[in-house]
Amino acid sequence: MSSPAEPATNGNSVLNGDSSHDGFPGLPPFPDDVPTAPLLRISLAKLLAHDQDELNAFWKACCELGFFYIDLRTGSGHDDDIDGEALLQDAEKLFQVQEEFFGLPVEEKLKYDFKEQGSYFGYKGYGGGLVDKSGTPDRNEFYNTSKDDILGLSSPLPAPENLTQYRPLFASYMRRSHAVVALVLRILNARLGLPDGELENLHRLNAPSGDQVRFVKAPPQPPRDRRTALGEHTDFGSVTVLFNRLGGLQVRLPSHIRPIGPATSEHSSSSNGDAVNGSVEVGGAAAENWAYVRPLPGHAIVNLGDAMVKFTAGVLRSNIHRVVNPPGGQAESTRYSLVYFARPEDEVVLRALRGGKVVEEAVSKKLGKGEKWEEEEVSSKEWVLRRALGRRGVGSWEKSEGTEEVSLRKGQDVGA
Ligand SMILES: O=C(O)CCC(=O)C(=O)O
Ligand SMILES: [Fe+2]
Repeated sequence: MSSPAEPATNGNSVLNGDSSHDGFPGLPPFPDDVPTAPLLRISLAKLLAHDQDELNAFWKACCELGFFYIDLRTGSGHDDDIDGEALLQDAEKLFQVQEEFFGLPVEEKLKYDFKEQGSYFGYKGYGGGLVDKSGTPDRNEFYNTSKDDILGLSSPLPAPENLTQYRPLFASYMRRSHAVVALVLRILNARLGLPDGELENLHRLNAPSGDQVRFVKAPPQPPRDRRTALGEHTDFGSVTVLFNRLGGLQVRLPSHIRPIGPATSEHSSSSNGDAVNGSVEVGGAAAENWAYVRPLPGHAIVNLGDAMVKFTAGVLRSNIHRVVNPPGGQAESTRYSLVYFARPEDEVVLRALRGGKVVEEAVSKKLGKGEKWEEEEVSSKEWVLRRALGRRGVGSWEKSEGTEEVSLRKGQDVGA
């Protein structure tokens, strides 16, 4: 049976003696005195073996928090693309590739910013995104690589030589990440009682979609001026597979889930600096229930995005998260992360999938007597474009909002 990485009842003890608690070689350790999110650790190998307890834990994680760890150290499947170890190795190499890429001069990197052409692929410079509706600039740079470009489904975008030489590595990493996503979708499909293959068929690897790999770099911030590096958001697509090595990722826990470790408010003023509590956070970290996600070697962090909320009329959760300066002794280090965003195929309309009992029940629970279920007819392509470019100052902030209200369970009982 899976266990929370750090269950509230016994602190970090589950991980004591587990090598994944030791941190990443060459990087300062994640501190033990900050509030962390009780993400479940799900074993890829056990999911592949149809372990019932594991499947139950997985389902619970997807409904309650929409975030979990997946232990990739032992899982490989009959399908050759599901290979946890190989995915970890590809990820390791791409961490080196991204350091090389971000090492290029800014003027060179800016040649690959395609925002003006209406594309979110390519480069976004430091401060080129917004963290809130008042227009506060972000404190990270990122680079998005399109799956369709790498797999030859669309014409290649211009890219620097120190990335184009790694196209085969990108392709391998994309296939392997996508295979993990497909497994997630298959299990969810069965739990939702949807017709066989429905979710997977909306996410075919070889169909055009907004799937992408993202590199993110956030340099250490000055001790007296630490702010949000990447603004709070829910992911736009279906399933995200994330690798990071330094802390800084925080999830906003639903109010009935308590963080593990010391009180959030104490921590956030000492470790993140007042600025995080000042201009960016109204009400403070404690009131908003922010908790760090402790990076674990050998694991990826998996989270669900808005499309899964829409497909399931809110049964599955796309949780709000953000990135702040790394905590404690990690604060002076440069933070990198590597992300695979899986999104529904471009033409898929994001609406409740009504062919299964679970979603049908959720729909009828939401409707008053005689009311009809109505939702915006928006395609995946439009949705992702609007969400992604809105956070870069194109179009209105409000229009670029996703399912945050659902994520906060506004107007519902907690735990719903
Ligand atoms: O860097 C991280 O840990 C998370 C990045 C993220 O949430 C995103 O790029 O959507
Ligand atoms: Fe995200």
